[in-house]
Amino acid sequence: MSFINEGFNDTEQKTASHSRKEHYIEMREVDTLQTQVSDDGARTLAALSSHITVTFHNVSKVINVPAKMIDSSSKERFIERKLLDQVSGQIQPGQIVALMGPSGCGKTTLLNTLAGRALNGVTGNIWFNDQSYDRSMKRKLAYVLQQDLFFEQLTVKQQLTYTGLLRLPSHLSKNDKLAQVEQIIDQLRIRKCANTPITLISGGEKKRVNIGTELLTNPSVIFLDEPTSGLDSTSAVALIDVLRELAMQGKTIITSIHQPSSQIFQSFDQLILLADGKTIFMGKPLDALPYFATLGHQSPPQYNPADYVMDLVNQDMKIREELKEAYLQNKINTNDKTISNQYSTAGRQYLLAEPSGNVADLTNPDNVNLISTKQENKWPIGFLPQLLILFSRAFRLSGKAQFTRLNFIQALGLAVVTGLCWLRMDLAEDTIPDRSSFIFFIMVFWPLHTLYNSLLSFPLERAVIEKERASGSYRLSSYFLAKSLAEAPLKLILPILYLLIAYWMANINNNVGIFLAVLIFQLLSVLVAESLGLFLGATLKNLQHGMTAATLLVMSLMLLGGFYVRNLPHWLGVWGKWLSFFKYAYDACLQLQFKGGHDYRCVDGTYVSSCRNNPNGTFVSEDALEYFDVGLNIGLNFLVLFAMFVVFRFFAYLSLRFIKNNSGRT
Ligand SMILES: Nc1ncnc2c1ncn2[C@@H]1O[C@H](COP(=O)(O)OP(=O)(O)OP(=O)(O)O)[C@@H](O)[C@H]1O
Repeated sequence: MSFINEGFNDTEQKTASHSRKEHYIEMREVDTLQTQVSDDGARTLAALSSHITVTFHNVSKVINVPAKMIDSSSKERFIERKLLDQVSGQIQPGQIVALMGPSGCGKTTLLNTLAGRALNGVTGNIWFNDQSYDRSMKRKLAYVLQQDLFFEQLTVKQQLTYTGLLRLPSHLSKNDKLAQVEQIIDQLRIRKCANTPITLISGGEKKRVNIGTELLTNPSVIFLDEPTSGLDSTSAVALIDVLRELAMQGKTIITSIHQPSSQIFQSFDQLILLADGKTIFMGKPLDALPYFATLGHQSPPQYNPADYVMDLVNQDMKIREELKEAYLQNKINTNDKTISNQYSTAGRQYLLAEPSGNVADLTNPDNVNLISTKQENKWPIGFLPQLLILFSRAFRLSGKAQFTRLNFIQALGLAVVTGLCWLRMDLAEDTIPDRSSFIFFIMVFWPLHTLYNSLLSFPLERAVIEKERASGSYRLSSYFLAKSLAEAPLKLILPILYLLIAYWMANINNNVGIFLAVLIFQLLSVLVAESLGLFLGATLKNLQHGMTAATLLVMSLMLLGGFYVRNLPHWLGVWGKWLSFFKYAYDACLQLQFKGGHDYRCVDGTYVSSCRNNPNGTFVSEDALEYFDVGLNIGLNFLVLFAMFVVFRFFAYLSLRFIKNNSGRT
């Protein structure tokens, strides 16, 4: 099933790129998403979005760090750490503001705070135009994370299309959403690599895809965390050009940046320099050097101003303290007419005024009421559409991962080897142990294989899922259900192929109904093992821990199942065997194998008592079961396995929901 129209034709592409000449057909009161229509009828989202001024005043953030993490001998439980200290500023629509400062000075923390993320311990005020942050604004604010987190097997276009289908609201048609994707591809100049898997594109292109993913919803404010890190200077300049175009559309852009070239540095409209969570400069980038010169720090000629500024703030603690103090003395408060002058204030002329409250220009006609007056849906689209789109994506990704040539070689190769080892067993008493070990092998190999594979599933995907969910894309339940539905059938195809070959080569039971029943048990135990793997993977964030726990668990379950030790200590065996999911599938298949009242040839009575005095006689296949300690009947074994599948799956969901992946960062 595919929700992506891969063959978006030329006409449609041209329509997307010509959209700017077109006229509005719709204007929504509270939604920044407006559509426009071209002469030939295709619609795209309007390039214009509402204009938002971001004002922040005296923003501080304090966290409690476990004391032992800082000082192992500490008697305290927590130590308070101030990550931001009274930071103020204002960013107008159309501006690109750069946040700079040494590593750990609080750039990401400030971006997170302004974007309404991780607000615990935050004090001060943040306004979007004249309103405080509210969840309903989420879709008007875009946050481009430092890491480019995607499913990298998808092509650029697939990535943007899935995001567009999930995040654009349901009042837009599928064609509108696809047209918006085309528009973003052109706008970010990634047409050249649109059909290339993300894993193969360059760092600069990846960054633009990352930005494009966030731009699909036509946000008004864009936060970017170090978008140029890892890019060469040409790619960095190209990226800033893209940001400039977005700013020219009236978007408000704030970006942290490490060491910009002098060209990029000068292109920013405003620079906010932080040191240890405090502002030490806020003004035009070109005014930074004259400002620091008034404090006695003269830049050498021909020096990249950004490098000089960074060298300065990276110097010893004393200089940073001096710069912080100087800013406090110099800063101009727009409402504060009484200016203190205990410190040299010669640099004041180079600073921009800090806002003293909400001073956004509300006469700007583009400023919209951001908080919806009507009850806006929490999710852009409903549960079922989310499920279908996420199913399509999971199916595509899982198919690529499962159906590799190597996996086929492994399954088919192993099936033939298994078949050869147990080739055409006679219907005879002395084949009873081999028949039981065949069942044991097939009920252990595939579940183990699946368990270890599914252990990796969430750790690999989790960061992407958390990023997508942080921007309100979809419910966790739709993701989980879609993944379960899409992956399970794919995970079952190779075991089916395997059993088709091995079962008939080994001559287990020539009744097709019995074959199908054995197959069902094999598949069910694969699903149980998958659920267990997902549960461990979702619960234990560290992969190494997950592997260790899985090995400990499966080996214990195999031992407790009584496969290796027939006489387990009573206190252990009496409850232990009920925990082993291998045991249920094994017991059921053993019973199935000997079903049908086939005549078996006696040998010496080692396994079947009725053969003891009758070595040349026969016995009915069901009599072979007396040699085994078979617990429950076939139906009950099925029910217990099914219950295990449901319970482990449910626990996996709970772990995913309640155990967070982040390492406690702000
Ligand atoms: N949960 C946390 N527990 C302890 N310290 C934290 C936590 N979150 C952030 N910090 C600390 O807060 C400070 C600011 O972190 P932040 O990530 O904002 O810095 P940054 O300026 O973005 O750094 P970089 O440029 O290296 O990305 C750092 O010293 C960091 O170690």
